[in-house]
This record gives sequence, C-alpha cells and structure tokens, in this order.
Amino acid sequence: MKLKFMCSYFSFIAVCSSRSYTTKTPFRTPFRKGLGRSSWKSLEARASQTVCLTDEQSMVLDAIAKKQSVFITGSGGTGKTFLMNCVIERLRRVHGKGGVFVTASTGVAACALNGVTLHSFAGVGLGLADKETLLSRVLANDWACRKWRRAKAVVIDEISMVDAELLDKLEFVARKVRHEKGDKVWGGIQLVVAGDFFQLPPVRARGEALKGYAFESMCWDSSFDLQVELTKVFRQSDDALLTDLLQSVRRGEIDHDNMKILKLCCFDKEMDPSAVRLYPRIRDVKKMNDKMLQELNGELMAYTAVDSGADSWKRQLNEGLAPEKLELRIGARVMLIKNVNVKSKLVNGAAGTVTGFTKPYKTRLICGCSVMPIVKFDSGLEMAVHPENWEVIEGNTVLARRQQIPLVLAWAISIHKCQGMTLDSLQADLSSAFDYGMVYVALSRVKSLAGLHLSGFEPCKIKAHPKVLEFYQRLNGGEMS
Ligand SMILES: Nc1ncnc2c1ncn2[C@@H]1O[C@H](COP(=O)(O)OP(=O)(O)OP(=O)(O)O)[C@@H](O)[C@H]1O
Repeated sequence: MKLKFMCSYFSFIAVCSSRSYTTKTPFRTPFRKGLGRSSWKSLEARASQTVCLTDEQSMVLDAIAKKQSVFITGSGGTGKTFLMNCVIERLRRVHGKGGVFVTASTGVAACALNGVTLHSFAGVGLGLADKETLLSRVLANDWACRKWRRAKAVVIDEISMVDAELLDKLEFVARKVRHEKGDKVWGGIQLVVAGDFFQLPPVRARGEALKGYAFESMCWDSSFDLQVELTKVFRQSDDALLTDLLQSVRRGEIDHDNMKILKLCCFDKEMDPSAVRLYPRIRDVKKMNDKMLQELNGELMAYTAVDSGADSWKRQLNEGLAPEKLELRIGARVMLIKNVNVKSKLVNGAAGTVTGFTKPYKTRLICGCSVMPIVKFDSGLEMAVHPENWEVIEGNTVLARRQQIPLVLAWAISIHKCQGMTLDSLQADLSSAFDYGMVYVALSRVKSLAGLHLSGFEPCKIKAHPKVLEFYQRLNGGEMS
C-alpha cells in the first residue's frame, strides 16, 4: 500500500518541477514597514505573532519563566533551534542579559546562536584532565571564575556532541565554584539544554570508543526539572512519506518499503544540478568545491573577513560557518549561512547561483573587495548580498566579531556542518558514512523526497546507538514517539 503511494508519488514529482518549496508557510509579514530598529518587537513576540508555537514549545517557555531547568529534544526539524532563540530571549528577560550564557558543543552551533563554545565558556581547555585539576584551573582563572559565579542561566545547544564525562566535570566545577549557593546541582544555575541524541555523537579520533552520551552522566537526571520531546515536524510538513521514513531511519530501522523509497532516490531520479552534495569527510567537500570553482572562467572575487576582538576568540569564529576567505566567480553555487529575510525565504541554507557583481552604494570596499555578489536564489529572487556580522558574546560582552558576506560555496558541504540546516535539494554520498546518526542527519536536512538524491547508500550505514534508543524509550515512558 505504502509502496503503491510511493510510486505514484514519484511519477507525480516527475511531472511537476523537481524543486519543492513550502507554500503553506505559517509566516506572516514579520515587521511593519516604516518601523525603526528600536520599534521592532522582541523575537519571542514576533515569533508568537508570526508563527503559532506548539503546546510543547509554549510549555518550555512557561517553564523557563518559572526558572526551571529544561532539556529540549526532538527529531530534526521540530523547531529546537527556533525555540532556543525564544528561550534565550525569555531567559534574558528573567535574569538580565549579563546573567545568561549561551553555549553550544560546536563552533557552528555556537555561532548560530551568537554564543560561545561550551569549552571556552567553562574555562576548562579541552576538558581532558580530571575534575579536581579542572576545578583548580578554573579557580586560578579569575575571568572564568567570575563567569561561573555571575551565571544565572546557562544554555547548551547540540548536546548530542557533549560526552558524559565532560558534563559531570562541568557540573562539579559549577557546584564547587559556586559553593556559597549550597551544594545544589550546577550550583543552582538554571540549565537549558537542547539536542537530538539520534543525531551526531561526540567527535572522537578514528577508532576511539564513544565516552558515553551526556544522558549517561551521573548528573543528568538531577539537572532538569523538565525534559520535553518536541514531536511536530515542521521541516518535512508537506511530505508525510518522508516524515515517516525519517522517523524509522532515526531509530536505525529500515523496512522493505522504506528501503525501496531510498533505492529510488539512488537510481531512478534525474539528478538535480542545483542539489547540494553532502559528504561525511571534509576532504571530499573541499575537493569538490575547489574543482567546481576552478572550472568556471570568470574573474575571481575574494572577500576577506573583517575580524575584531582577541585572537583566542577569533579562533572560534573560524570554527563557525562564515569563512575567513570567500572566493567567488559568476556561476558559483552558493548558500546563505544566515537568515537575511525570512519573509522572502532568504534563510540559512537557501541556495542560489552567483550571477554578477555590483558596486556597493557609498562603501568603497566590502571585505576587501570593491564589489558585492549578486545571487539568483533558487526561489527566483535575485539580489545583491550585503555583509553580515557574527559575534562571539558571553553574558553581555562581545568578545569578537566577524564581518563577511553570508555565503559559502555550496556545491558540497560536510554532514557535520549541515547539522541544523534545512535544504531544498541534496545529493548525499554516503559511501564513507562512518558514525551513528550520520545518515539520519544527512537525510533529515531535506524538505521533501523530491529533493533527495543518494549515492553509496547501504542499509548497514543506518545506525542508531542502542543506548540512545533506550534513553528515548525511558523518556517516553516505555514508548518510542
Ligand atoms: N512553531 C512553529 N511554527 C512554524 N514553523 C516552525 C515552528 N517551529 C519551528 N519552525 C520552523 O521549522 C523549521 C525547522 O526548525 P529548526 O531548524 O529549529 O529545527 P531543529 O529541531 O533545530 O532541527 P535540527 O535538529 O535538524 O537542527 C524552521 O524553518 C523553523 O522556522
């Protein structure tokens, strides 16, 4: 039955355009024309005006207002990142800007929230030493100590990439540094953690065993007042078949019907030339982008990021998505790495092609270049892309800032870097997929089956860790959602 629907589905998409754009968007005009910056509504107010928060999302915000510690999870595209932005704003209203520290396990995720990496916030270096050594390191570091003591709330995004050992060490450091608050877990800090453990696990050297997921830490259960799993998938809301397939892949399962669907994505579909290629390994990404750029004939335009702040913090900017050096030619496939205009769908992940370059109005140089790129996005919109800022903020201090054109070459990107993105069309080469959750992360970026192309796919590459399965079963009272 499912297979029958699937076949008619594919003939349907063959007749229609191979691209798919969400038309049932819940967004209304986010800003009223003519309003100055100071009149803009808060993010949360705008969010609730333009989109309907689900009951689960509202429940999280209510808990935040009550100063509860919350773990937010859910499959890819259920709005964790979207909600985190509202959560951060609510926390700042509750505690004041200076008491809220926004962190994430990776530079990419930290930059997306204008925060810092968890390691750099904590002042524990790589965090490899034992907990007592790390504590004395923090106590000897005035700045790190002050941050821990000033913190009223700490946000950690992409928790799936933090190991259990590190989480326990940080909880120990927080409790000891803030001993005047009693012996409370995390020294009484309100903790808001988000992530999906079915996605990528902590990065480790090749062959090195997993040290344990964060939920295996000793402090996990006592760290939260509330653990919420978001269940409404927004990203694939127009494609029930893909939503259903992804739920199985997430659990590491693939039945006969879903296998057939994925096989059709491998062989029977004409390749969309605009599809982003996803590779498990960075070297393949670089090779592909360099090769494709070289094949173009036009003049090479180079944009060098304008950075400010201390060198140690600038390093984190390099871990983010905005490149230090961006080279473009007419014809280059590019992707936005920042939301530029949500109403016009110029959002993080929107792909397009460079069609020309134009002189900027007033400014003479844009990131070292005299012209700005003009991009024709796949939605049909063509526009000059202006530089944007990325900041590393801790509490209320801006530690570093990068100005760069918000584009990356997008013939190819790595599966690690695409975690968090929404893509219209992708081609994933899964032949060298090596880790738990990797296939799921790659597949769950796309909005519809029409935009999904696979190569190197084998069912054994779909892997979910048994401990993760167990954790979610416990979270749902024995039931998998
Ligand atoms: N309540 C909502 N109403 C409408 N759209 C929403 C809502 N919440 C989130 N979205 C939209 O759903 C899409 C996916 O959200 P988001 O990227 O936050 O998901 P995610 O759970 O963080 O995904 P991933 O785990 O893959 O990073 C975004 O386009 C976001 O704007």
